[in-house]
Amino acid sequence: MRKQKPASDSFVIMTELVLPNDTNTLNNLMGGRMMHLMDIAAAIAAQKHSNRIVVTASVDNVSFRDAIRLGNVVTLQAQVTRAFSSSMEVHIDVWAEDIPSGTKMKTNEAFFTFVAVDQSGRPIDVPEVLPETPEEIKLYEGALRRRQLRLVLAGRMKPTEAQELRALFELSEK
Ligand SMILES: CCCCCCCCCCCCCCCC(=O)SCCNC(=O)CCNC(=O)[C@H](O)C(C)(C)COP(=O)(O)OP(=O)(O)OC[C@H]1O[C@@H](n2cnc3c(N)ncnc32)[C@H](O)[C@@H]1OP(=O)(O)O
Repeated sequence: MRKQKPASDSFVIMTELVLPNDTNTLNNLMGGRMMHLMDIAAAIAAQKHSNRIVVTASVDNVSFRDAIRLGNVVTLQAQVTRAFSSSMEVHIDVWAEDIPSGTKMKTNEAFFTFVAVDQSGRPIDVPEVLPETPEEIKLYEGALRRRQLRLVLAGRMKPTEAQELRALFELSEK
């Protein structure tokens, strides 16, 4: 049987200050810089779960709902939701805080997929995730559907093989 690790063992919190070099001409944090921070926080979560070298395999939809301003404090929270064989889905939330005004808002949310690899870059199995809280269980249960959707979109799975995903659409038609 594969080893199990609590989802919370992979929890990562990362805090950054938005400096002038991170911004565009409107003094807003650049999207690419944000993606870079998200990639690092999510990769650390995947490393904590697997204790392996990990590579980014895919990033699901990332939308930029609200601009993050120069001088804001950005907080990224990442945690592995579920592991399959060598791949792990990581959920990440991003918050922007304006300390002088005392305001804080959630600006981004995304799912990253990382694959654990050996020294030669070959995929290697990782422990299973044990979800404990209601939120972790919800994310764990949705992870198989999201995996199937991203593998179909990446051309790595036939839509006819995506059983969980099909079941969801069949349910919503009833
Ligand atoms: C040297 C390091 C020191 C570390 C020091 C500490 C540093 C601490 C912080 C580090 C922070 C920076 C970390 C940044 C991490 C990068 O930025 S890495 C650079 C960007 N990424 C890459 O270059 C990856 C390039 N791609 C690859 O190497 C290969 O395609 C992969 C991802 C290993 C997959 O290989 P493959 O031969 O296709 O393998 P295959 O067996 O078919 O699939 C393996 C798994 O990948 C999954 N997969 C493949 N493609 C996809 C996809 N598009 N979507 C979802 N899943 C996929 C499959 O479903 C499968 O999952 P499981 O069923 O095993 O769970």
